[in-house]
Amino acid sequence: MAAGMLTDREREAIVSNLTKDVQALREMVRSRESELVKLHREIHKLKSVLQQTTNNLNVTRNEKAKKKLYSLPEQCGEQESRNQNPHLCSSCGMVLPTSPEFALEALSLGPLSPLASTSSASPSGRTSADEVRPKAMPAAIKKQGVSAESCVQSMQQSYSIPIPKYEKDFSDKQQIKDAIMDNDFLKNIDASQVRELVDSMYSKSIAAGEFVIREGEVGAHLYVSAAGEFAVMQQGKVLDKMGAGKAFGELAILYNCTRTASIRVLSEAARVWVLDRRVFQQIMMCTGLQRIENSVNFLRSVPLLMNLSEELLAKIADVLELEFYAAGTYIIRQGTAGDSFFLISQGNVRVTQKLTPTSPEETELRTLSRGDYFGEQALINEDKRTANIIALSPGVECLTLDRDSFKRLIGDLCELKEKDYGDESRKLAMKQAQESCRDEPKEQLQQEFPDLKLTDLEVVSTLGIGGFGRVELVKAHHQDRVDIFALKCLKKRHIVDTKQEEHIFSERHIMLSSRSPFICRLYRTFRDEKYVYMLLEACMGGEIWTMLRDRGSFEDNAAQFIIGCVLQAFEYLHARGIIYRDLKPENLMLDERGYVKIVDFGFAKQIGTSSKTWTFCGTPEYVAPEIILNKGHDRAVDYWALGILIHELLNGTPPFSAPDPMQTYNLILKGIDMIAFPKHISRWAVQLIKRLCRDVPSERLGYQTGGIQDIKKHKWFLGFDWDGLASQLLIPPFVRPIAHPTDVRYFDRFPCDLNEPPDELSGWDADF
Ligand SMILES: Nc1ncnc2c1ncn2[C@@H]1O[C@H](COP(=O)(O)OP(=O)(O)OP(=O)(O)O)[C@@H](O)[C@H]1O
Ligand SMILES: Nc1nc2c(ncn2[C@@H]2O[C@@H]3COP(=O)(O)O[C@H]3[C@H]2O)c(=O)[nH]1
Ligand SMILES: Nc1nc2c(ncn2[C@@H]2O[C@@H]3COP(=O)(O)O[C@H]3[C@H]2O)c(=O)[nH]1
Repeated sequence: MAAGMLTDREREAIVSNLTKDVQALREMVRSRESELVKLHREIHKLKSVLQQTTNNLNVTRNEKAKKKLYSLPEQCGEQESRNQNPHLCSSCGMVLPTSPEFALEALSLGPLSPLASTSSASPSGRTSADEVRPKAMPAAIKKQGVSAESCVQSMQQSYSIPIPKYEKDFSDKQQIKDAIMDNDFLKNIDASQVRELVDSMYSKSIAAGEFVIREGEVGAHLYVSAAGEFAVMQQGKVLDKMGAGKAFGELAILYNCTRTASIRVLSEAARVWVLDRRVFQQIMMCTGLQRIENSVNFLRSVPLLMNLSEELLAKIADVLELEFYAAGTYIIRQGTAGDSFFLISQGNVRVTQKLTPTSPEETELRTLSRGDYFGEQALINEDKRTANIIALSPGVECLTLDRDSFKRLIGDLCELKEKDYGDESRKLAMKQAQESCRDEPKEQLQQEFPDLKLTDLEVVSTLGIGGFGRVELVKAHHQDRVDIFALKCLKKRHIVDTKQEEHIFSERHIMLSSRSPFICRLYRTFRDEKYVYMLLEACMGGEIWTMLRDRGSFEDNAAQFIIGCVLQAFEYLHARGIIYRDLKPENLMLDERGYVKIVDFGFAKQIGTSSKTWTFCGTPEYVAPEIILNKGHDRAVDYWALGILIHELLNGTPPFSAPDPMQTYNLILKGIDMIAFPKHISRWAVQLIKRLCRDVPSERLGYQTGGIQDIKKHKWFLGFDWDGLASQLLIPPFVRPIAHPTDVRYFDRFPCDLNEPPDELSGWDADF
């Protein structure tokens, strides 16, 4: 090849790199676009508010002019003052700006915010101002009509209103909290005030077609959509649609304007969370101080903090964040990084720990409850989390401190620094128990064709080339007959150089002892000075990899058949405590009927059903995150790889793929949720891939109590004939007819290997 010219492989790598870059840029543009949409929406909302304020002022001016024309001498009465400036407080005379910026600022200051919005409660005692029809009274005038109470009255009344609380489960609380935090105009509200808002919202069902809010009316409630679909409308035009988990109706409440848009229910069974405007105001006003007092009271009841000064407790109370966790949530996962310290304010958590990296199960350590704390170890020792913390039913509420606040305010407490949970002695006991366990005796392996000699084999052609040598199609002349086999020839020198002796023995052991129609048979092995040999069943239909290369991708039904065969093989292996660890299209062969068999057990390992292994192995695109992170792994890595394989079969490429393995690993660690699936991959396939490629092994489909059946029952396999597959009566999607037993039409052509490997005589293969 001429110097400077690119090889096909280099060109492919460049194209693949450029495609990746384009994809990343598209992703960036998409995210910028969605940011822009968000900002436009914010501007639009603020414009709606400003528009109303302007209308308001115009009406005020007109009324003033009218008054001058029609007789009344000018009086500086309370009502008029308010009309001139709706934000002039009648008793203190303080002028309150109406700009949204002020309202936001006021919001963050807490007690000031209600002053910015003169109350809308009607003197007639009508509670739901949202029900007023806009046509009866034009918006601007109506607004003045309900501004009848002074801000001081409003404050006094608010203080006297009891703040109602409504029972909710943790997921409801989380929904409301998330909705508030997701709303650009509410998200700056203090965490403890959010908590009060959450507690004070009540549920209300609304029929399809009804208006929750009508444009132009006075707002009396703040809402969060709990279920159903809603349309945002302005002047009869639909601006947007929203589902559950959105806060709305905040503008009229925050900025003292009438409703800037209508909200209409589109679906059946819609439900909203409702908060009375006056309760909202009161929470904003009163809870600022009250919450600090409550928090300080709670902190004082925490044994760890009871001796701290009031001043320090107040400082801690000021920075605490409130978090809710549903039952079963891992609030902390052992081995991960962490930046928070937790105080339990409600509920209980379970503490569990893996005592040694090899211990298969989590050991139960203790239960913590209200007033207990956790999460200090990783902060004090600047290390990873040392245990798991799991929320117990019905859920847990915690007050959290970030790393900086923790260090600054309580990190020096002796109790924390000297805390000894007895981890070391627990670990030692576990280690001793493990050491006393003996390895199970290895089962005796039966080799077939005992009389066959290496010299009886005649090479017909090369079927494939692997990392350690070649796989040849051979004729075996013995006992007056000729049999056809595939002979895998592995260079001993290469095995020793790459320290793969153990893997080769493991491959031999597992294949010799496996009997499954979905696993390529190994009949017997040979050895000489240069090679070790494996006499294999010949799979004459060729590799799935070659088919995929030639077709680009498979249809769902073909992919389901291939994955079905792999699952049968995995079911067989996993039941015997064997993990496969090298799933990829290159290792899937078709027999002449079109059935799929797994070949290449170089990375397979017998680990038992509840053990783990730590050796890093696999093909970069297919390795699971726990292998990359060296956390110890088990059969769950095969379910991960299954998800990757489904993607590769349906799309032609695996989801995580980069020219350099390190880049591939980085992509894998970012997770499957970062992957944009091509449109042609069906919804159920995407869902199955995502359920298999969960970062946390225990969350993967196949690894849960339902086992592999859970995968077989997934909707992607709907209608698949599992019994037909198991009995091999199912007609495969591929027809692979061969003319004669040595017909190699489904294999690529390989040149002869002229390089004789050197002898390797160290004797590691004596038992091969
Ligand atoms: N039983 C078989 N029948 C037909 N062809 C086979 C058989 N086993 C392997 N091959 C072919 O030989 C190729 C290499 O085989 P295999 O993957 O087992 O070798 P390896 O040296 O372990 O490779 P790797 O480097 O992928 O680990 C396969 O991809 C396939 O094309
Ligand atoms: N003005 C406006 N309101 C919107 C939009 N999208 C959602 N809304 C909500 O519709 C609500 C109507 O009542 P509010 O004016 O109180 O608060 C408004 C917002 O919460 C939008 O694009 N413009
Ligand atoms: N290591 C350990 N942590 C425990 C135990 N009981 C409770 N924990 C808490 O579990 C937390 C897990 O996260 P951290 O390691 O940060 O801090 C740990 C402790 O706060 C225990 O027995 N051992």
